[in-house]
Amino acid sequence: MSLVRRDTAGQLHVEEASLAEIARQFGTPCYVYSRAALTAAYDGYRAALAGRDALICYAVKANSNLAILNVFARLGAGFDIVSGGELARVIKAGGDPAKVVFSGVGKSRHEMRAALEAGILCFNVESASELETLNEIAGSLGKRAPVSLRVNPNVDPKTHPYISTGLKTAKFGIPFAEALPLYRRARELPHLAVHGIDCHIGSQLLDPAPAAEAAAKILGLVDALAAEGIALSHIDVGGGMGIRYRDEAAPAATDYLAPLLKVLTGRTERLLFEPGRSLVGNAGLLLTRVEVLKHGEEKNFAVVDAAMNDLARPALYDAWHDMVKVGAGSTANGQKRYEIVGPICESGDFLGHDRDLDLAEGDLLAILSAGAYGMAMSSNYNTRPRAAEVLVDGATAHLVRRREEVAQLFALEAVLP
Ligand SMILES: Cc1ncc(COP(=O)(O)O)c(C=O)c1O
Ligand SMILES: N[C@@H](CCCC[NH3+])C(=O)O
Repeated sequence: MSLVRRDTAGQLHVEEASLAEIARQFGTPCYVYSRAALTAAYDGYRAALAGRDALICYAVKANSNLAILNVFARLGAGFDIVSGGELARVIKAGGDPAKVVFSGVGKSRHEMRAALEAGILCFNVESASELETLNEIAGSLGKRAPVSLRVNPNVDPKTHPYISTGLKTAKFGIPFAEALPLYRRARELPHLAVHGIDCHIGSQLLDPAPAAEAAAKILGLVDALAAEGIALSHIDVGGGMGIRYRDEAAPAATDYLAPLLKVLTGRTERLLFEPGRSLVGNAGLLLTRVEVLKHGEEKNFAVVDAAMNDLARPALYDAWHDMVKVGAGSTANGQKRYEIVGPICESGDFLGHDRDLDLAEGDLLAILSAGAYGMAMSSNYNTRPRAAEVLVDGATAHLVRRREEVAQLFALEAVLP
């Protein structure tokens, strides 16, 4: 299902809301999300997991806007967090702390305390050192911390190296060979309760085989633990399912999860999932306006009002995002091949290379598949206020984050006396 649709007058819409009208009302650049698309993505997982004891813990890092978290909370989702800040967001958005798992290689003592006090479902512990610290902090609070070990299965996820996490060269998780002794240690520690096991091998995975392979390795450990009397109640297989940005054969949740669920056939443990991108990526776009068209000696440039500070993925991973004109009809310029760039003073500030578009200054462009790791990775580089965010629900466009104002960007700063 495509996020955008053209009406009979040729104008682009998200659900029943016109993107031109959203730009007029809220300005650009502006992230636009669809509640129906968020719900459909979540329902895809629900359908794939029907009949199983499973909890879908949305990975907050993909898009942490309160309104998005609230949509998932209302659908009954749990959450995968990686910081105290994300925990605060989940609680503020009406999420249930008892459905929160806490991942991350460098949890601070302060964050551990906050999560224990909130009563989260489980800590995904990523090192021996973290295990000891968590035991100590739980003891100081008179609590027992629920733990899983995040095990690194050393499986190649076949994705971009920057977003591969399950190889033995990665900083994530506990080396496979060290997991068993560390579980024995966890059992001895008085302020820990061993609940589960966790692995997450990477992001934007299109082939389901590596996730199934990782799950199979993890199950071997679960059985070895059971033989020693350490019975786990849940298995967390992480997130990572990829989406279509350009022409990738992105699987539906049922197809992606089928090999994994086959490996898990007959298991009685509860299953946890941590999807991020696949729940929000294709439920959002970045709306931007063409400011300037200029023609260099070799290339045509369309300078738009969004930049790498708004959407870092092209600059960071050379990622491709489709771009569609919001308005209808052709211009006097005709179709040309453009570099779509932002106003930032970096040659790496591009949003797309070699795009064949018929553009005029003032035109609106929709940059697609921008719901995940878009606004969440935005910055204020070049003292650029961050974009507004709008969540469409039917015909209504709700402003769910106001555009930042310049004065807010230096409000925390001070000059020397
Ligand atoms: C521990 C953990 N869980 C879940 C996710 C979500 O991944 P994705 O957005 O690829 O589903 C990530 C990010 O890769 C992660 O690091
Ligand atoms: N930021 C990455 C995904 C990172 C996943 C984090 N665990 C992206 O935009 O593709």
